[in-house]
Amino acid sequence: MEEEKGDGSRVLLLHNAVIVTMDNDLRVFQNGSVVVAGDRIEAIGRSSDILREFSDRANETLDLEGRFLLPGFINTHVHTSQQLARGIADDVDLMTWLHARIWPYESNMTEEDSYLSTLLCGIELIRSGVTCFAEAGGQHVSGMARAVELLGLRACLVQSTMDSGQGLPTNWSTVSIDHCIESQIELYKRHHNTANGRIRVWFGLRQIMNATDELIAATREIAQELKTGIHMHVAEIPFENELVMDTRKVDHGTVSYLDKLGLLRSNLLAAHSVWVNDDEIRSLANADVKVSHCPAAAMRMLGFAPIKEMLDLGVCVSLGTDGAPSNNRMSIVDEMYVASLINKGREAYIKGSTSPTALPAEVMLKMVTANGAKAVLWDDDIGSIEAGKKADMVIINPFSWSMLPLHDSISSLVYCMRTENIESVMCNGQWIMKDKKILNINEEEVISLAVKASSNILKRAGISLPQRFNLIC
Ligand SMILES: Nc1nc2[nH]cnc2c(=O)[nH]1
Repeated sequence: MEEEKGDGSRVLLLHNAVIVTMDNDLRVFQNGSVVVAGDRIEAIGRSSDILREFSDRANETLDLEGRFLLPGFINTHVHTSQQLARGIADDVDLMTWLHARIWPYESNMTEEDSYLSTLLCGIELIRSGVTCFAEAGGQHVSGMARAVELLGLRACLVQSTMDSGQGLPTNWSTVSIDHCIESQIELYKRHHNTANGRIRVWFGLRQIMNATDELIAATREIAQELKTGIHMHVAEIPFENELVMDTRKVDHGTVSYLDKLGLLRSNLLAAHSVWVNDDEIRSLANADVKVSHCPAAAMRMLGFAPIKEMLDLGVCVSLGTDGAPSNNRMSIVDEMYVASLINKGREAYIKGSTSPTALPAEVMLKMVTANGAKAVLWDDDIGSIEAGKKADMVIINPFSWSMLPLHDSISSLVYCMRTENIESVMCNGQWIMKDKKILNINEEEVISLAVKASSNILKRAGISLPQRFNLIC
């Protein structure tokens, strides 16, 4: 292998791969090659053509021996700060989950805790083929940013803001509108477009139950001015809609009210959106709001989201894992499988018949690639394997008991693939996992530090979990 010529001019030729491009024409190259120059894809095509044209220029040529090459997966709803809280709030309802466990936990985290939590979360994201994620909101964006930069991932980071409502911890970092907006502008100035352009800073609204109209309006304006996105939990439980109807006097719930406030715009990433009616789905579609569907977390605490209806009416739906205490797996690979099964089952139940055709495998793959890229407002650069796009990709080894035989590649990627089949991951032209080794951190060290930090936070927050069984010793 030749030495690298330096970042901008390094040319890597990956050949003999099954390339599922996820471009607009859904092209697949059965024996294809990709040329990576610096941080971008320079060319893609048949292996024989690419080898002929680029072999002389390549610093490195890698034979993928029939493995799959796909765009890096995009996880559009992740709470990196909750990774250390996995298991502290299982089998409880959302309000108890938030008020008695998760907010006390989050509000007792330091920036260093958030850094460790994001590193630990990043390991799980990368191992499931994720190259880009949308943070759903914690308190210490600087800790997250430090970890994202080190891991080599791409991310849209947000601070979680709340200025009113029930359950707000006394030590929450942002409680007045001015403070919410000012601290986010400060974070935007410090971190937006850092890490070689891999980090973007968005604005966060935790949920309508903890946001005044003034905070929502101010967030809408500043995000518009800075041309960035807004991430918010939307229409999660019936109680949320009821509260909005009671206190804010609208016919239905959160989505109707956000429409009134002018928040429904193409830069809004609306997580969950479970309890929405047809009119509200139309409003989401008309405003080009992006929805992050998190099926496992929804099954645990929220309910069935009308995803088929959203897709039929033209909403851009992507996939998210949510956080470790609400899923509890952070594998987007598992999430594709779960989403597919849940939505087929829901459709069958509604129709009173079977519905195997609902949300087929190709739709699932689109959700974690092209739709994910639109959701994070980065589709000019990521979401498909095309010349000119950033080199964010995942290499999948299908030659295992879990995926063979490969009669239908696209369905195998959704229904058979396991996290263990993800072999290598590249973000921005750099390998961040190669042959299953995470490259930029010491995984064991991170796990050990993170576990220690997690019990200290639990103590500081004064959270003790009820015993489920009769503990003898
Ligand atoms: N699932 C989930 N729902 C929320 N609603 C407000 N915050 C959260 C959160 O952290 N997770």
